[in-house]
Formats: sequence, C-alpha cells, structure tokens
Amino acid sequence: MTYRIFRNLFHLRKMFVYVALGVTLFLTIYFFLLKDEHNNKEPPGPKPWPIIGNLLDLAKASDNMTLSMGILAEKYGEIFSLKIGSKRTVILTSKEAMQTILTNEATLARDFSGMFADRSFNKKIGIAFSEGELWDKLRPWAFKTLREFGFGKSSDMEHFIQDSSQRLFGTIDDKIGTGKSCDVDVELIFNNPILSIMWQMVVGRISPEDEPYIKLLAEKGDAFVRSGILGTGIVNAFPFLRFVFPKALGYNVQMDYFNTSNTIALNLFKEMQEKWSTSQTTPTNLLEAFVQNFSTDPKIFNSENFQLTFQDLLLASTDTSSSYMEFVILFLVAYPDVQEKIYQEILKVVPDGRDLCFSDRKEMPYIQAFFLETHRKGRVLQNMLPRRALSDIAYKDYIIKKDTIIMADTRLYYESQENWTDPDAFRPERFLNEAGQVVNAGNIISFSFGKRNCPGELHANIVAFLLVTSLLQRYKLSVPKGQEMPRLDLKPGLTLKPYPFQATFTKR
Ligand code: HEM
Repeated sequence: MTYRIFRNLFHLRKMFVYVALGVTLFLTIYFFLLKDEHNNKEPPGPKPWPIIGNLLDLAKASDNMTLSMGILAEKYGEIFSLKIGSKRTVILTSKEAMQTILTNEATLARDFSGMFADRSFNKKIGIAFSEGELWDKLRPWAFKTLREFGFGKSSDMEHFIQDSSQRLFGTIDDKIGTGKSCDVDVELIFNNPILSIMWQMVVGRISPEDEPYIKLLAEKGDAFVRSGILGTGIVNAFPFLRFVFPKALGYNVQMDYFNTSNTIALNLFKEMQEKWSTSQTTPTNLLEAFVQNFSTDPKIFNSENFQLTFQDLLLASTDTSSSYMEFVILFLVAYPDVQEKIYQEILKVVPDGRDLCFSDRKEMPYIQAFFLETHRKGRVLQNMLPRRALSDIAYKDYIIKKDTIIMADTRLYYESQENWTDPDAFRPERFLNEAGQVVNAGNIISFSFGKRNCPGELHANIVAFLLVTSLLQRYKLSVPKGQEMPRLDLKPGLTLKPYPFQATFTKR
C-alpha cells in the first residue's frame, strides 16, 4: 500500500516536471522564435503574454489605474497596441489621433461583452452600446424627442434645474439652521438633483412615489461606477470570471444596479402602456412618445429597448455631470481667487441678484473659461467609452485591424507641457485672449468626436452653468477651518471624481 502511494506520487511528480517543461518550451518558442504577432503595420506596444495579454504591463506601469495607459503611451507614442486578455486593443492619446480615428465611420461600433452584454439581456439595444440600424434610428429619435421636452433648451431646462437646485439649497439651509455656515460632505450631493432633471424629461413628472426610485438609482448608479475599473477590465478580458468571483470583481454591485434600473423602467413602461390604452393624448415626455410608437415600430419601441434607453440616459447624464460638479466645487474651494472672479462676474451681469439664465453666459467669459479649465483638470471620462473597428483603418503609417477595440485616454494630452505650457497650474485665463474673450475652447475634447460623440454636451453645460451660478449667488465656499486643502488628484473608477472632501458653505 505504502509502495503504491510512493509510486503514484513519483508519477505525479514526473508529470508535473513534464508539464512545467512543456510550458517553458512553449513560452520560449512564443517569445523568441514565433513571428511577432504585431505585424509591422499595427501600432507598436509591449509584447503580450499568452492568455493574459498585457494585463501585467498595465498593472506594472502604475498601481493607479488612471495613470497606467498614459505611462505606457510615454514609451510607445500617441497610438499603441495592447492585448487585454485576448482582445486586441489600440489606445489613442493625442488629440490628432482621437479626432482622426473617432470621426472615421468605421469606428462607430462598441465593445460588447461581459457585464455590458448582461445588462442588456445579451442584446445590442439602447443607445450607448447598440450599433448598426438600431443605433442609427434610436439615438437621433431619442434626442430629437427629448429636445421637444426641453433637453438642451435652456429656457425649458431652467425650470427643471431651478426646481432641483432649490431642493439642494433647502437641504444645505436646513443644515445651516439659524447660523451662517455649515460644513458639507460634497461627495454625492449633486447625484440626486441631477438625476431628477433627466428623470423629469424622460418620465414627465416627479411624484412623491417616484422619489424613492430616484434615490435608489442615484445611490446604486454611484456604487456601479465605483465598483472597480480593474474588475471591469478583467471581466471584459475573461468574461467567465464574473461568475467565479462575482463579489471581488464588483459584478454583483453592477448587476444590482442594472436589475434595479431595468425593473423601474419596465414598470414605468407597463404603467404608460395601460394609460395609453385608455386615453390617447399628445406625448409630453420620452416615455409616452416611446410607448405611443410601439404599435408602428415594435422592433425599436419595445419595452427592452426602453429599459436600456432609460438606463443609458440616466446613468450617462447623472454620474458624469455630478462628478464634474464635484470637481467644480473642489476647484472653487482650492482657488478662492478664481471663485471671487466668478462671483464678481455674476454681480456685474445681474447686480439685482435675479436668477441667471443660460443666455447670460455669453456676457460671462471668465466662468466659461473656468468650466473649460475644470474639464481639463477634472477628467471625468478620461478613458472614453470603448469603440470597435468595423473594418481595417489606416492612421499615419499604421493599420488598426478590423474588430480591434479602440480606447482613448485624454490624460497625456491634457497634461502635456507642449500643449499647455504650464499644465499643472489651474488657470482659466489660458482660455481668454487679451480682450477677455474665450479662445481655444476646441482644445477641450472631453465630449469626444464624430457621430458617436457625447450627445449630452449642451445639457451638461446648461446644468453646470445654472447650478454653479445660483450656488455662488447664495453661498461662499471655502476649506473648513482646521482642515487641510483637499486632494486635487483624481479618484479612480469607471468615471473619475475627486476624493471625498468637505466644503464650508457660508451664506452671502
Ligand atoms: C461632464 C459631462 C459629460 C462628459 C464629460 C461626457 C462624455 C462622454 C464621452 C467621452 C462619451 C463617449 C463618446 C464616444 O464614444 O466617442 C459619452 C457618451 C455618451 N454620453 Fe456623455 N458626457 C457627459 C454628460 C452627458 C450627459 C449630460 C448626457 C445626457 C443624456 C450624456 C449622454 C451620453 C450618451 C447617451 C452617450 C453614448 C452615446 C452613443 O453611444 O451614441 N452624457 N459621453
């Protein structure tokens, strides 16, 4: 018996040695003898390992995932290749590369796998991850319809935004009580008000029954975005891992948000279908228009497509704009002289203290320059949403092969000394000429390029302008007494935001 055990152990050890020798031989051949997988026309990049691709190179470049791609770009240039798992990926880091490649119609598709497939019942539906005929029809229809209900129209949006900001100021005033000031945790204060603005345009109302859903979506949406960029990268590279380590990779949190959003949207859709079957009125919101079009084109205007359109609109507008607003407060607090200049500009344009309208913005170049500088330093979507090449694409001497994932990372561009002379400084004046007019706004590329760029730019600008001006009319912002200056670097996540900080809101 003992002899048999020893003999088996011996065989096992021999087998292990053979396997180890085999693997070593394979890796040696792979690295030294096999022809380089990058044909010389593909953009350069570190040599990928079998199975894991360049995940180790990314991890080695920096333990801060927001920096990794930029660090590799310093070595390989404005366009370089990586393999994320087995996925061939190209990273763009210069404005020229992004502008040229992302406006090419062959890059209108998206990467679609792992959690991005699970969130949409494994179908390419909705706006942000659909493609082809459905995307061609749904995106223009959704934004044309939203515009009818106020989206991107300052006069209509003013009403929604004032409503949301009043509620936010109410909470701050309650906290101040009979005093003059209070310290506020800035993290997440804008999520709920900003989500409410888009909710009103999509659903057409905020009833007391809607409030808990808005709160739930704001909270779970934030948890989704914070659920770990590393986890999402790994899950996209090795989709099966999401079922093996769902908790560690953030997959549970992500699915929790998707399921919550899809259930809320489905209930709204059914409720509207019932209403429509009894009284047929002219639509006053996106949901109503969606349901009314169901009978004419059920392939597009069905409940699943509504669920994903609802999710795309609420998530894309809320997290980006709220994180951007957190950066706005951070920079106002960190640079009191900048805050004072904006306040003086507000006083000059509306000395009587009336609410500002978006049309006042054209008289206010300094605040416009401040918003541009905030986009440069507070890079909410530093890594834009991944695209996918529909055919081979030529750029300079390189070829991006069909089906390559295309990612853009704006950090190096925004931090380049060559482009900005003093990139580390927060200096809105860089966007003003000697006559005090706004210049070089086109150098801010945060909303991307081409037909698949961000459709929410104007909406985001209106929201930021009206929220910030009304806030500064009421409060002066500062670092709380006895606290250190908050961190100015960016907190990693699917989108970037400031690290948690407090600001003192003092009534003017
Ligand atoms: C600070 C605010 C925002 C920033 C920096 C931002 C940035 C971006 C970027 C970089 C993309 C990817 C574009 C591409 O693939 O080339 C995108 C997509 C998108 N954004 Fe925004 N965004 C912001 C606010 C908004 C708002 C307010 C909305 C309102 C609805 C919105 C809706 C969308 C949608 C639906 C997409 C997907 C478009 C498509 O795939 O066709 N975004 N955004």
